[in-house]
This record gives sequence, C-alpha cells and structure tokens, in this order.
Amino acid sequence: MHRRPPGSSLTAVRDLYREVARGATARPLVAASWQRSIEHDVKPGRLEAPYTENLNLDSPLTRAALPVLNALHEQLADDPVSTMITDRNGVVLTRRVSHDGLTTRLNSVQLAPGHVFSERYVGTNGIGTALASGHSVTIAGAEHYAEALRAFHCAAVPILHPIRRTLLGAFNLTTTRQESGGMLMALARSVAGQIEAEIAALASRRERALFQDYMEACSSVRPGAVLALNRDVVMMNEQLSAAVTGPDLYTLLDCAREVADDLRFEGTRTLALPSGRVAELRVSRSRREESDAGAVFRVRLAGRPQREPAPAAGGTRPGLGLVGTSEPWRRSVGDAEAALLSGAWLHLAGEAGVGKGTLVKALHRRHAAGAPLATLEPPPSEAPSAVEPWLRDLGDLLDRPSDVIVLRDVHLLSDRLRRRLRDALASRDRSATGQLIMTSQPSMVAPDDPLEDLCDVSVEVPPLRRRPGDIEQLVRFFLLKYRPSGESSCSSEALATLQGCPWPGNVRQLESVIRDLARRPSGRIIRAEHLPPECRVSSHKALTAIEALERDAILRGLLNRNSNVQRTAQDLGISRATIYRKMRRYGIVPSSLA
Ligand SMILES: Nc1ncnc2c1ncn2[C@@H]1O[C@H](COP(=O)(O)OP(=O)(O)OP(=O)(O)O)[C@@H](O)[C@H]1O
Repeated sequence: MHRRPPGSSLTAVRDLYREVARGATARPLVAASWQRSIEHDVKPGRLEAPYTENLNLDSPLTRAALPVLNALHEQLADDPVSTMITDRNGVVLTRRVSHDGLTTRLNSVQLAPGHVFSERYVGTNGIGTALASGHSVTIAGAEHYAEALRAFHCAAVPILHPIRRTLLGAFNLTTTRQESGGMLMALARSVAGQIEAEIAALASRRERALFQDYMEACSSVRPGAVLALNRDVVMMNEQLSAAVTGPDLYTLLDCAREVADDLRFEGTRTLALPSGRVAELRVSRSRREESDAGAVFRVRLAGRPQREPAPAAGGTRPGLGLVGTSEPWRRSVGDAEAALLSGAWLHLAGEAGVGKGTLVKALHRRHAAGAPLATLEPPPSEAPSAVEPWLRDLGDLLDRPSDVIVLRDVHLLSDRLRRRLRDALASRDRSATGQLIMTSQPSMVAPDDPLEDLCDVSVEVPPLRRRPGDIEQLVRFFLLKYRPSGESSCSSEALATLQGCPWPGNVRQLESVIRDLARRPSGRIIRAEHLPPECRVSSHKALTAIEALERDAILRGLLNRNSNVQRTAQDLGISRATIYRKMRRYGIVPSSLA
C-alpha cells in the first residue's frame, strides 16, 4: 500500500492515532480504520467529502430502503437523529432528518445526499468504516478521524445482497446525543435487517414475475426457442438448449444480458453467432409494480453453422469479435491468446475498462468454449469470515482441471492475503488444476508482487489513450450497436476530439459516451459540440469512479456558470483554492468549455 513520508501534520495525526489506539476503550476496528485513514493521507483538519449529482435512486437498495426509512422517520419525529442510506462507495443516497438544529449541523459537515463518506476521503466515520471493514460499527465522538465530525455519534451497518451476499451499501444513524451507543446500534441493525428482508422480497417477486412471463411465452401457440433472464436467473426451454450450444450459446447469453440491462430497449435484436448462424431475438420486458423483472426473448435461428476459420499465424485471429487493429492492442490479444492455448497461468494487467474481461471471454469462446469459465471477485472484506470461504471457493474451482478461472482485481487484495494466496497456489499440482487467469490494474501491483511469480505469462492490455488508432473503429462499432439502423456517424472534428481524449475509463467510458449520443432524439451526425464535458479534458491521469464523478460535477458546474470558477466553487460548496487544485488535477481548462 502507498505510504507517505512523515510530515509535521502527519506526525501530529500519528500521535493522536497512538492516543486513540492505546486508550483504555480503544477498539481494534477503530485503530485499524485510523491506520487506513493515515495511509489514504486524509487531512483530519480539513473535511472534504467529494460531491456528485448523479445519484442512482432507482436501485433495488433504494427501492427497498425508502419505505423503511420513511416509516422510521415518522416514529423518530423531532428526535435529533438522522437516518441515511449510502451506496457501496459511501455516496449518501438519501437522508431523513426532521430536527432543524441537526439538519444544519449535518449540512455544515457535508453529511448530505451526494457527498461521499468513504474512509478514503473522510477518514474514520460510521459509513466509511462499516463499508471498508464489512462490519457494523459505532463511531463515537473523538473516534472520528476528521475533527469536524467529532461532535457526532454514528452507527452504521453494511447492507448485503440477500442472495449474492455482495455489498450494496450501508444504513447509517447519526446523532449528537452522547449516551446512545448500544441503543443506536440495536436500532441500526434492526433497520438494516428490515431493508435486507425487503430487498429479498423484491427479488423474489421479481423472479416470480419473470417466471410467469417465461411460462407464458413457452406455452403460447407457437413457442419455439425461449430464453428469460435477469441479473440473477437464466431460464431457457428445451428447444433453445438443444439448438444453441457452446460458443453460440455464450454469445447469445452475453447479448441477451446486455439487452436485459438496457431498460429502454424494446423490439428485435439481430446477432451474428460465432458458428456463422444468425439469431434474431424478439424482446419483451417483464415488468411488475413499475419495476423491471428482466426480459423474455423469443429466439429465431437462421443459416447453417460454417466451418471454423483456420488459425492465423501470429497476431490476433479473425473472428474473435474484438474491435481494434492497432499494434499494441493486437500484440496483447496475440500474447494472451498464445498463453491461453499453451495452458499457462496468465496475469492480465490493464486499467479499468480496457477490455480485459472482454478479451478473456472472446478467447475462451474461441478456444475453450467446452470448458466452464468461472470468475471470482475479491472477497467483500478481509475478515476471516469472508476470506476463508473465498479461499475454499477458489480451491474448489481450481480442483477442476478443465476449467478456466478468472481471479479478478487481485490488486484489491491486501499484501497479507496476496502472500497467503501465493502460498496456497504455489503448492498445487498444475496438471490437476484448472487454468488460472488473474486480472489487475497495473499501477497497483508492484513488479515484485508475490502473485506475479505464480503466473507463467504477464500481458498488459494497453489503455485506450495509447491506441487512439482504434477509436474510430470502436466508435463505429458502438454506434451500430446502440443505433442498429446505422443512420449515425461522427464528424471528423468530433472524431479528432475523441481521439485526443485521455479516456481514464478506457473503452468502457467511450462506450458509455457513444451510447448516450446514440440515444439522442434527433440528429444523424455527431458533432464536436454534442460531445459531453468529459471529452473536453486534457489530463491523462487514470481516475477512480468517484474521482470521475467529481470531475464531471466540476465540468458541469463550469458549463452552467459559463466557466466562472468562483461561482462554480460556490455552487459545489468548495473553496476557490480547492476547485483550482482539483481542476489542475483533472486537467480542466475553463476556457476550453466556453
Ligand atoms: N475490443 C473491444 N471491442 C468491443 N468492445 C470492447 C472492447 N474492449 C472493451 N469493450 C467494451 O468495453 C467495456 C469494458 O470492457 P471490460 O469489461 O472487458 O474491461 P475490463 O478491462 O475487464 O474492466 P474492469 O477491470 O474494470 O472490469 C465492455 O462493455 C466491453 O464490451
């Protein structure tokens, strides 16, 4: 983990940390959180919770939580207690408080919707520490890392998906009362439990609705091949499972998932399958009680399977379905392909959104489609209760020699867990073990990383800014994908702007920009002035998701205020010095926005 050299203010914080850690009532969870806050270089004397406007209030978490919060709010009446829901990144999604004094105090410390209260920005606090540790926590008064928060007492409980057990966010109670620690936590746990139960009830209603629509489609007069899915469930009838198998099935499922996620898509999607056949998917949405339960597809197949194309000598093979012909991209595809074919263990490094997952799926489809491909995310926390089952799951997956296992985002594992993993994997008999592919973000894994030695081959997937030559093809590909009628194109000026962008979110970010542009109500040609603010920055620094949100909030603010920095800073509730610092950091030049 990145550590800063000690400075005078840091020394003061360390002293304070020692006090907190050694105090008679100091708790290990709080001490560990202070340690992380120091490592994140959070300044205790300056509270800066970044702000974002784009809150997702239409998620299963918020749909389940809002009625529970509203009912609780009525009961709490004028008590100086505030209730909040955050997403998994610590962004406050919604807050309930009716006590005027408390409202003012919470606003003065930015504990309000849109602000990010992760430990990374704010240091030890109920929300951030619950999310980082995966445990319910109370953070009382001086246990807060930021001085401005030390008048508050918080109890926060992580909220997990009831089936997948992945982290969705947190429920947090904040008060200025001194005495309420145990009671506060009991209440927080009970409310979080109600929210999780409501999420489970919503999921089961959703699954029942999807099943009903699927059965209706299957029992219609001429049913044919039918598929129904949402993020948790896939159902298909016999006609489909007999007619589509192997790579064709994986491609069909990928496309169906994408369509199911695109809530606005209605109608028919035509898809070329790897075998050379064409599938036509007629989509109907499954909706109940105003919410989306998934999608049902009637599938029609046309054409005959063709023979596989012969492998090309070196470089990328045609027919992988990957867009891009630039030299760095082709080299990484070729190297990864050679590694997969030789059965080597592969470390695939690349910034977020460069296409690591897409590349693995394409290669697997082409070369190992008969073998299952399993993907394992890092454990939700490093507590033994999360790590032990995770290691067991990995062991079980590796026990199947014909499988390909993708261990995603190994940079998120602590040094300790990385060493444990290395020891566990190094002792395995490779001939009786599945093929392992690890992915990571390059700047976050040192060359002497313990896991690096385990892999036989290491391939870096280049960031999009290092292959601007691929942008034109990707734009065309995404325009066709999101406007299949093919009536959109990009002016040369807009294309040049896109080619000059830093693309910190890489192909994923380009795809999302083109998707939004393709959905514009009118206009065949995309011109430079149609491009969103994020395409008008010149910094080549890779940003985290939260930083990107912050950057976009600043860009939008500047656009609204005709590039007036002072007024934008006021709108965002940050100082002039802070906005200038952030603009420098994000490469924002206000004159380019005018
Ligand atoms: N060469 C490509 N051709 C077509 N689409 C691509 C290509 N590369 C990436 N994409 C698209 O970009 C998005 C991001 O790609 P992907 O999820 O594979 O990135 P990643 O490197 O695995 O990211 P992360 O590590 O953040 O999960 C996907 O929607 C994918 O479809």
